[in-house]
Amino acid sequence: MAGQSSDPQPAELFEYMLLEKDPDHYRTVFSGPSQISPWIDPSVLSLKHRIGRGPFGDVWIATHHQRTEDYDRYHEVAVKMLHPVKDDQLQVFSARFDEIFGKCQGLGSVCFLHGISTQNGRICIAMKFYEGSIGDKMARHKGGRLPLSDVLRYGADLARGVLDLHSRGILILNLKPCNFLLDDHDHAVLGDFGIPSLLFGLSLPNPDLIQRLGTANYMAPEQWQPGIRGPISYETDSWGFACSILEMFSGIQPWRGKSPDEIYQLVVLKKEKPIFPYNLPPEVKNVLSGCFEYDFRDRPLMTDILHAFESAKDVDYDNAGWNSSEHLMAERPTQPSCTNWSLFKDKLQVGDKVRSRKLKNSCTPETMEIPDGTIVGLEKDGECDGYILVRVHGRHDPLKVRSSTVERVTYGFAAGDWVRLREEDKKRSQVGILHSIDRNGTVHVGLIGMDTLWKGEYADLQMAEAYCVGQFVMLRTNISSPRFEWQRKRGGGFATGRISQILPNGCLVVKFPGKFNLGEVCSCLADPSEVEAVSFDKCEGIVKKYEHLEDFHWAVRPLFIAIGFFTAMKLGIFVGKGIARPRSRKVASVSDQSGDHQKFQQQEVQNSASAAWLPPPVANMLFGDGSAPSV
Ligand SMILES: Nc1ncnc2c1ncn2[C@@H]1O[C@H](COP(=O)(O)OP(=O)(O)OP(=O)(O)O)[C@@H](O)[C@H]1O
Repeated sequence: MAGQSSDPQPAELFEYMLLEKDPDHYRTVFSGPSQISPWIDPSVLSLKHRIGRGPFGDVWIATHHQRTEDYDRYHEVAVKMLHPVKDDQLQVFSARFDEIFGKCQGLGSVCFLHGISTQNGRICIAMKFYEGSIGDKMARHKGGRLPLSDVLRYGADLARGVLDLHSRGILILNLKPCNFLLDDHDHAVLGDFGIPSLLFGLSLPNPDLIQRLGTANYMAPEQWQPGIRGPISYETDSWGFACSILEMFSGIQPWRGKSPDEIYQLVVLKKEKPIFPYNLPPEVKNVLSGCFEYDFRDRPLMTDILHAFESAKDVDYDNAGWNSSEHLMAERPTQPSCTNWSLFKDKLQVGDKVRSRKLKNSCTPETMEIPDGTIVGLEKDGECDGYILVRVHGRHDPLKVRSSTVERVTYGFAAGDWVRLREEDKKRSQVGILHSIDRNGTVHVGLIGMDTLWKGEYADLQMAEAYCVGQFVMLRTNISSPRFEWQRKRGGGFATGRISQILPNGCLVVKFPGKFNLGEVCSCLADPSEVEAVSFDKCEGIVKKYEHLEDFHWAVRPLFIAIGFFTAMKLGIFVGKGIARPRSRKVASVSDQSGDHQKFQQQEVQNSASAAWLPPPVANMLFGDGSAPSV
């Protein structure tokens, strides 16, 4: 359709109320400071017809009229028309778009961006028009599945595209087959360049639009509430990528037929993973199963994914019987994944200070073989878990250990340490988890209240108290209104809970084994800077110790009540017998002399003696008002 002329699209074609805005207003906003201005005059863009509608807006086919001294031509373009954004948010949006536009220039595996414009008050992103997407191609195939060779080839193309964007600091967050476009050479190209993060946090005038940082079916656990269960990071895209590859291979969309709320329950709260076809090539299966680790630090990076696809794509699996999608079986990836990717992310160098690796989120005390050492040799360069030589103080010969068994310590910090920021900021927690420290001292920290990793210098940090799974915690006494709602005891005071999970930003998932709600153990989230550890030894006094015991399990209280009642009953019987014995013996001696009538009287006396320790109503119930039981 290139080369066609067309009149501006009449407003009646839109199915919704249009905001009438002066295009000059947008022009001023968008022709910002970037060198190549992305701004396209609305008069040269003419919408033809809509080809799709997604959670972030609609896609239209349009024509772009370009006129210079040398030529005058029309291009067919695809236009992503976003949901309306409030006027006061346009500056923020424009700054974000400018940055992305600049960074996307010249990337072969990312959809070509023409620029930005407006039509009828809505922001329009003009892109190169591609003939179709992988989603469209899947729809044409039997069962919606693509041949394995195609999946591997497209997978490698896409991983390259994602890596290109990641290397420029852009997270895509919306990887899915409909957003993978196909060029004239049947190469896959990324059709989204991070639109969710362009819009995230901006208030939209339409209150019905729920703002998510992606498309529910493809969203990683941390993507749902990045400030609380985050942060989002490059490995967030590994999850979406793996979902898309599984869908291409199996023809089944992850969590098909489930509502976003149901998906949230499954992925975020129940930690479920999408169905996983197991007849994938081993290296691809290995890397993809790692992509579904709950904690994004344990997922592979896009370089690892690209490596796996590159090495698998040239094998002729279609003829080797791998492509048996007719007999496709499914499984959920087993835990833990084949490889713990977090162990290999930091590439060690000679001269690095290292120590034995600490177990993540564990309270078990460890014996450190290497409390403090220096790498003096790397046995095999490039190997995933090669041997290294570590010089340890006090030992003559260097130790030869696997690189995965140690962690780098720079300026006294190692990835995984609990750290406290020296500067206070109400919006974020002051305590979090160190994700990385560069050799120059730049640090990245996961903190509650931050959607992405906090970046700073090691001098901004100090070591903080570490928390671990299984530890008991309670709110610090000086915290009256905690960041997250905390469970209360019967008396109204704050209860003590047990850490059941630690999220990558240090957010604690705390369970209250002593408290139940609708048959489920009560739980809440906690800011690590607001809690302190509680232990049996630290509880002062018998009452506090008992209260702490109650926190272990809901059954402790009924058990104690039952034991108390039983002990009291035994004691009562014992005391009762002690009191009754001399009297009954006396009566018995009389009975021996006076026959049956006196035997009855003796029985009555014994009953009264036994019942003396019972409260009057219970005694009456058992024995009546002074008379013998009827049976
Ligand atoms: N540049 C393009 N060229 C050709 N077709 C495109 C282009 N961009 C998107 N499309 C197609 O338009 C359709 C709708 O795209 P859209 O991006 O609105 O939907 P979505 O991917 O489901 O949602 P979203 O991206 O908002 O999450 C898809 O089938 C997609 O393949």
